[in-house]
Amino acid sequence: MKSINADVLILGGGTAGMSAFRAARKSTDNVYLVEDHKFGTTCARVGCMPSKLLIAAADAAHHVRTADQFGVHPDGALRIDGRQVMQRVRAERDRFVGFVLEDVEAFPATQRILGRARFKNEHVVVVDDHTEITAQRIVIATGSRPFIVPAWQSLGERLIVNDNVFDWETLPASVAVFGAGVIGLEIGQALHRLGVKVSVFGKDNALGGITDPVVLENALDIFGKEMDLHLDADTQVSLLPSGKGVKIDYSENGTSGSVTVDFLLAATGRKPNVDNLGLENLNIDLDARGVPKADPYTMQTSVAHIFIAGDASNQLPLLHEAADQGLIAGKNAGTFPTVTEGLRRSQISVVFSDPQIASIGLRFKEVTSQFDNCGCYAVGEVSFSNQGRSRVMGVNQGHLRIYAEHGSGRLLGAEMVGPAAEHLAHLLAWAHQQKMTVAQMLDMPFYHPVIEEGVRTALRDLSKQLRLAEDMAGECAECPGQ
Ligand SMILES: Cc1cc2nc3c(=O)[nH]c(=O)nc-3n(C[C@H](O)[C@H](O)[C@H](O)COP(=O)(O)OP(=O)(O)OC[C@H]3O[C@@H](n4cnc5c(N)ncnc54)[C@H](O)[C@@H]3O)c2cc1C
Ligand SMILES: NC(=O)c1ccc[n+]([C@@H]2O[C@H](COP(=O)([O-])OP(=O)(O)OC[C@H]3O[C@@H](n4cnc5c(N)ncnc54)[C@H](O)[C@@H]3O)[C@@H](O)[C@H]2O)c1
Repeated sequence: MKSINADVLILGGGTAGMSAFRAARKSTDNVYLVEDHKFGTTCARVGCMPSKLLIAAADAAHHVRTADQFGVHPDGALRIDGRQVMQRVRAERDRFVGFVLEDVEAFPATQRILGRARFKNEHVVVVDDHTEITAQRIVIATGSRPFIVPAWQSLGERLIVNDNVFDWETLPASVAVFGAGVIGLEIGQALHRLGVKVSVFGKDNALGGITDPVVLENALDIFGKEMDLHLDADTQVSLLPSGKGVKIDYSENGTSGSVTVDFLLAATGRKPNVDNLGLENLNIDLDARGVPKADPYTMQTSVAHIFIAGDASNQLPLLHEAADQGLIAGKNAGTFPTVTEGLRRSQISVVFSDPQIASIGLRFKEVTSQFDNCGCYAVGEVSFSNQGRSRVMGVNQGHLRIYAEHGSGRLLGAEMVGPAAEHLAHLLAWAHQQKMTVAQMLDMPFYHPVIEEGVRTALRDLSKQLRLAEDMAGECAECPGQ
């Protein structure tokens, strides 16, 4: 077995690991990066990028289907070529992966090691059975993987996860999506719009991670009209006797039914990759999911020289968070024993469904748990059903709710389902990070006619609820000339 002595060792060569590697190398050249599977990152290979490519194809189909409302009638029947759809998804995905691999190849070859890492003790990590690395400081950046209900394993190759979807040569005829969270909704709706027969099975009427009951009700109505949703059903899953499909028997609200599909897509949450790391060989504090607890500002665990970043940390499993956490963890591993706090930005999350779902700052659930006792928050809202620009474009569905603190008028957070939510969320997240008040936000320019005027309507409503301003000017809040 080869032996290496490292100042800093990074476990996992995804987004967080690469970010940590670069940051640690600012303090020392003696940094090693261990990657188990293959370089290229979850985001580029099987996550953010291929899912958005599939959604882009679905959007194209949707625009053709909904052109009638403008008096535009594409001639002939809509034809979706599944092979061509998947060929573009894979080709563009490979392009994105290629850019990541170019970055990895710029790292010194001798400092990149392929193999599965496992802790032997708090300073020693063994990679497969070929290398033993003794490291002064270690960053865990091993990502996450789909959680699978154990009973579904009997479905064999009929059970799929996101990774499988993006390797398809063509589109299947039918899919049952289990989990109506972010992945289930994004991939489920995209497949549905691409002509795949999709049924979505969820739990507790949850949808897209929404916690605000008003926004949720709106979203349930919108997506329920478009898709076959069973969000609180008891289900029984079995492999067809032919082995060529899956049968789902379900009952909900006193009714029962069954669907037969080609594949069951498990989108029931993700599990941090820390269970096979040999953590039992360390004296490290773990949370209820068995993940090392870490300070969110330093990413330091209870073992002072071990840091954690990205999905493995079980904090905020999002791409930009993985990059930020990797930077903080890598920098601190490099400068240890000097450990400093890094920048944590205002929270933002976007689900790329149509309409999109987004949240910034505190979610409604967090606002109520932190502020309910004092009753010191207010909510302002707007429906997009009559919002000027949204109606112009025929995308006038959805609802935005913004939360702010009584007295200070400070923006606390927002949740929404609606048109251009990815852009509205950025606007609000920037204001949140600047700790702006509702009055300061209302002082900002709003062009006409834009979807952002919906934000202004909600802010005016919020201002009224905060009793900081005159009543809104009737229904004319978005009239030209305002
Ligand atoms: C379908 C899907 C869509 C998504 N879309 C978005 C989106 O639109 N926007 C967004 O912000 N986020 C999105 N995400 C989430 C985002 O992809 C993740 O938050 C991010 O990729 C996590 O990066 P990471 O570095 O923590 O993990 P990864 O990139 O997964 O890196 C972890 C690496 O560690 C390696 N590893 C694991 N165990 C070991 C071990 N024992 N030894 C050595 N190496 C090991 C793995 O092989 C892997 O390469 C999506 C995720 C999925 C699945
Ligand atoms: N646009 C984005 O930013 C984006 C896209 C995809 C993924 N992601 C990241 O990946 C993470 C994981 O996504 P996810 O969708 O797997 O998890 P999730 O936590 O968003 O959703 C899982 C859903 O599965 C449901 N569920 C759990 N067990 C079930 C069962 N037995 N049957 C039916 N439903 C069940 C839950 O109620 C929940 O709604 C997200 O939290 C997000 O951070 C982000």
